[in-house]
Amino acid sequence: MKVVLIGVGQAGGKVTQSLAQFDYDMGFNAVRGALAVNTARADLQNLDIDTALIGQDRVKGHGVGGDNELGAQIMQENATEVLDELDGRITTEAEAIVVVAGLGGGTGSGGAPMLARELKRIYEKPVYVLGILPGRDEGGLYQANAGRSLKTAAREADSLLLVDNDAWRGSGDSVAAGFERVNDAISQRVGLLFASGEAVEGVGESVVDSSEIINTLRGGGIASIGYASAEASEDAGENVNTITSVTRNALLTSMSLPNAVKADSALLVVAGDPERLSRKGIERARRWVEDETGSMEVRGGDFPLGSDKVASLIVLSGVERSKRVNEFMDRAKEAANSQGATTDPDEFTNDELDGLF
Ligand SMILES: Nc1nc2c(ncn2[C@@H]2O[C@H](COP(=O)(O)OP(=O)(O)OP(=O)(O)O)[C@@H](O)[C@H]2O)c(=O)[nH]1
Repeated sequence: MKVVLIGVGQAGGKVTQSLAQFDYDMGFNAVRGALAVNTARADLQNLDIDTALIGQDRVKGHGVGGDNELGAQIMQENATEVLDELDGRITTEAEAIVVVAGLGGGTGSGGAPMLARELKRIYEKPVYVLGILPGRDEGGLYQANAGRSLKTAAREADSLLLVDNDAWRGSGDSVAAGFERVNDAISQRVGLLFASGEAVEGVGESVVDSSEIINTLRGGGIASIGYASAEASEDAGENVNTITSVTRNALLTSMSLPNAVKADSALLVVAGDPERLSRKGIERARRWVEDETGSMEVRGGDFPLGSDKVASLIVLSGVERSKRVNEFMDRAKEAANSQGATTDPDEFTNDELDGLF
């Protein structure tokens, strides 16, 4: 699937760069454009991709310091400038636009949903938000910001692909090493997803194309992604169980939103050397995903990759009613209340979240 990426804020810019780099290093060529937008000049200076500094009249290039309402206002005031910047980049060949942001800060948290709304007004293509949830040990401001941003992003975007910052962090990681590990994991998973929609040949007829990604996400709401791999035998027939077990690992231990397994729809992509991929294994794994997710709409396919390993990539769509999301919204509400924020008491209720979809 050919995509154009727009990173908003610091995390958004870093993850966008990391995704563009992964796509380039792997020779996938699914990323057709990448732009980082920020209110902080210093955060843009460290990036190799194209950049746009906004809101200089308001914050003089210093960022919004976690004020996500200001982040949203600045994006609104500068929407025309950002859209002009994107004009030559979002060509007819692009099949989707992906806005990337950390939901806990200010610029990305407020700006990304606003930008998604503007993009949807103009382009007849799916607009997705790839949003990063703050880890549990991050402060109350981050949790409260992310709670609000999550709801707005889920409403404005065609789908909100959520990554929990705790999902893949190692227990002994420093903050910087933790971010790097999470950014690498996002790039690998999401990068492979975009690339899988680009494949031209696979095992039999089952190759994934971009319409299957788009259709899986069509129901809207919140989505998550997971991935696992294992060494495979040269004999495809011996890999039936391996494919099922990597699929189990992907769904049960490696999703970007842990412990949210029930879904409205799902996509399973099994990647590997076509000689090592077993049709029977892929179909059996697909049926297992159907049982686990409780979804009757599980698409499956393969993606040829020059590797001795087989890998399963899983996308779940419609996970917003999961316990995991409910727990996060409770945390966000508590954080907003303890800050004495003038929030509507119902702002973070699950009912309201439910009502969005
Ligand atoms: N995964 C990941 N998360 C990050 C990274 N950098 C920051 N975050 C998370 O993103 C949130 C903060 O968002 P930032 O992107 O730093 O903030 P911003 O959008 O630039 O907004 P301001 O700094 O307030 O102007 C926090 O929850 C961080 O944990 C990163 O490189 N990777």
